[in-house]
Amino acid sequence: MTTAIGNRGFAGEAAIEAYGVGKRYRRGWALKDCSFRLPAGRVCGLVGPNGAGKSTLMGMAVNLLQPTTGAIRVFGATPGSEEAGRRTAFLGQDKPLFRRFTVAEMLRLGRELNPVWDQGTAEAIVHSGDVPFDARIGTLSGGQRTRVAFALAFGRRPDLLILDEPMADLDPLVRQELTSLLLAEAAEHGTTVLLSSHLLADLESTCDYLVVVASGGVRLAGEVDELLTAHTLLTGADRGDGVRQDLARHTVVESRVNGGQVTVLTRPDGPVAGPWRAQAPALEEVLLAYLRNPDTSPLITPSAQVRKAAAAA
Ligand SMILES: Nc1ncnc2c1ncn2[C@@H]1O[C@H](COP(=O)(O)OP(=O)(O)OP(=O)(O)O)[C@@H](O)[C@H]1O
Repeated sequence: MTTAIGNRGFAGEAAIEAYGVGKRYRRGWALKDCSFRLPAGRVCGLVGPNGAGKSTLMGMAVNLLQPTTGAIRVFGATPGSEEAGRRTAFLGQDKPLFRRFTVAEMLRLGRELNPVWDQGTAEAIVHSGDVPFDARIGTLSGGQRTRVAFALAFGRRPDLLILDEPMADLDPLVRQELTSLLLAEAAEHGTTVLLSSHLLADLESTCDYLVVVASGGVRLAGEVDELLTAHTLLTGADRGDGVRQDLARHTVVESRVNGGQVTVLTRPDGPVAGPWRAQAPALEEVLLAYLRNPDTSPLITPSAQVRKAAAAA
């Protein structure tokens, strides 16, 4: 049985599937053998250190770049197809706005260029930030420009919205406001969102899905809740023998010693023995541990795993 999400999209449908995707530039491989599935209707954070390949992955999903190996699908279609193009909107790090145009002219251009266009939604987004329609883009603040770029992206009524570090240059108040706007619009229209971000502390309240890339590959992928419950933070006295024997059967993501105490982030495989105090980790702690230890075996939850039969098709 499939469950309807919002107005469009179904729980069984994948917005993005990457099958062993690799990208090599002249300087070498940016990504290698990346496989994951993003179910439709999710708000997904794409996380990784500088140069991990986040923009590269997004570029391949919107047909700006071609994979060197593997394949990527958007709603089951190739990114260059009419269907994938029509259903996807992309907002890159350089917001695609003409500085000499007024806000109203920018929206008119959006309407003329897009066969599906929701002028009401686009105007409401601009209006809710009190951005004057007759102001030239070049005279707007960074936050106002981002708002207009959001209006243009949502005006297209995409099923998939891909945002490359959309909040990077915004102050915390504007960031919070535009995040709320993004979540409200996505929930209302059932839009799948993939957004890259270095703002780890914000992700827990923004995203219900995560894909983490580091050292060229996918390290974590899946529902935020499942990724969190898969991990336990253990604290105990440091007896100087590193990570002890009682953790041998579990996956140790990271072990840190501080003032006579050892703190271990684990992915336990069953109950943990020994004199440990166990706590649920915060999302930021889990992400930082994987970013610092990219050699840890990846964790891809079932909904984020690509189906082998589909990969072969
Ligand atoms: N056009 C290009 N030509 C050559 N190398 C490139 C090109 N674009 C990206 N790269 C390299 O590929 C790697 C991945 O870059 P990418 O921009 O995808 O990373 P990112 O995760 O988005 O980084 P950031 O967080 O800094 O935005 C980097 O080593 C980068 O130098």
